[in-house]
Amino acid sequence: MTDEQEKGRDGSIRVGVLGARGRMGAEVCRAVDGAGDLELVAAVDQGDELSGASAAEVVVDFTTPDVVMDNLRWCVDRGVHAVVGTTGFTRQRLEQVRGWLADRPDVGVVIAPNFGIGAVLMMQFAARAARHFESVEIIEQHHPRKLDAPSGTATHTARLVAQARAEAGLGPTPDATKDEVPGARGADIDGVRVHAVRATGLVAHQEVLFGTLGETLTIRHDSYDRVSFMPGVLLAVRAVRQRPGLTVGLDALLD
Ligand SMILES: NC(=O)c1ccc[n+]([C@@H]2O[C@H](COP(=O)([O-])OP(=O)(O)OC[C@H]3O[C@@H](n4cnc5c(N)ncnc54)[C@H](O)[C@@H]3O)[C@@H](O)[C@H]2O)c1
Ligand SMILES: O=C(O)C1=N[C@H](C(=O)O)CCC1
Repeated sequence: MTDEQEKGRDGSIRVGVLGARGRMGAEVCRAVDGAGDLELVAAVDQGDELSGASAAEVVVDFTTPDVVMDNLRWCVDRGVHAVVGTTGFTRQRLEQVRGWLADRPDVGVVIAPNFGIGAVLMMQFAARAARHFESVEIIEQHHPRKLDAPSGTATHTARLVAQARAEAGLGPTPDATKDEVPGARGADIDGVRVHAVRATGLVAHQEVLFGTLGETLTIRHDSYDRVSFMPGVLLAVRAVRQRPGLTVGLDALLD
């Protein structure tokens, strides 16, 4: 590593991007390039050696659920902070990451199911509304090249809503369905029904539909362009070095 790589140009944060040729990775490379306090030192994609990101202080991962855990392990072992947008983080995976970080208390990892500021607020509003409504269902809509269903955002929202319902002592949502074509009632995430729509023209959209006697409340968020995720990604890149351990979601960073 040269002296300039070691320090970063003008004291800027050295950033590496994994999944750099993907839809999100390419957008992150542009956003990092355009930020005066950040320097893009590595753009790694499938087939490239991960060691290409060795010069980075912070790695941003937008790859796929099947490779993200190996990438993250590589970062933590080398003391590289990580900002992760890739989906597929089950509770078990999050526990595994916490375990790795216990051995590297100097390293920070931020994993966010959605970096859109509006999406973060949509999830907060949904969690707040949850205890007031006996019914709730989530409808997420995405572009058809998305590999996972339901989305990470919908799964995270369902968990937050389920937790708020449990804390309020609410039971199961009312549903008299007896005959069902498999899948017609969506996926069951912690007792919350989640419906996944895929259509050309969409980017990333979600509605949380609440119902109680004589009224419904719909909380909706739309990302029309992947630039919508960039302020959140850059916020996490700038914060992660000062946040050792695992941070899930952007909420703590926004506050
Ligand atoms: N958290 C958020 O705000 C947010 C927003 C959008 C997308 N996502 C998630 O980010 C992920 C990527 O989404 P996308 O639309 O950019 O997908 P994409 O398919 O366009 O990009 C993924 C990229 O990762 C690359 N890749 C695969 N294996 C790799 C490896 N071992 N090392 C390095 N690169 C590798 C692929 O070649 C591809 O270029 C998905 O899980 C998606 O759900 C999250
Ligand atoms: O385009 C995607 O893929 C997205 N994935 C995330 C999810 O699964 O929630 C965030 C929104 C866009």
